[in-house]
Amino acid sequence: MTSTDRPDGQQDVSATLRELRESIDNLDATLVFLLAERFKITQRVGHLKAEFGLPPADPQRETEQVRRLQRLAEEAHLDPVFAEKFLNFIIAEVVRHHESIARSVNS
Ligand SMILES: C=C(O[C@@H]1C=C(C(=O)O)C=C[C@H]1O)C(=O)O
Repeated sequence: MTSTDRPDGQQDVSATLRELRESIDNLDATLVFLLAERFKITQRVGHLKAEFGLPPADPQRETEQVRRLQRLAEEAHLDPVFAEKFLNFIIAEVVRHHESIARSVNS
């Protein structure tokens, strides 16, 4: 019997909580890296748009992205309403960056 086992054979709750939180920490780190990579790419899109006079936001592309993410969320058993809110939150930040890039390129 290890120190994290109880006599009834069940793992101690604090050890289980610690293991689960380690996994959460790893996943949160992955999310941060993935978001950073996504923003690097969207910054390039922002510069391209500003250079060629394209608008910062593309509502049609956004609608397509939201629909796609909702389909993926359903497959993954993730709440599609949450997935939509999450993507819209990120897109709003991206559009804000694109507006800022457009201002700096055109000033
Ligand atoms: C990245 C783009 O710019 C904006 C941001 C989007 C996004 O973050 O997915 C999608 C559409 C645009 O409103 C793009 O046009 O592709």
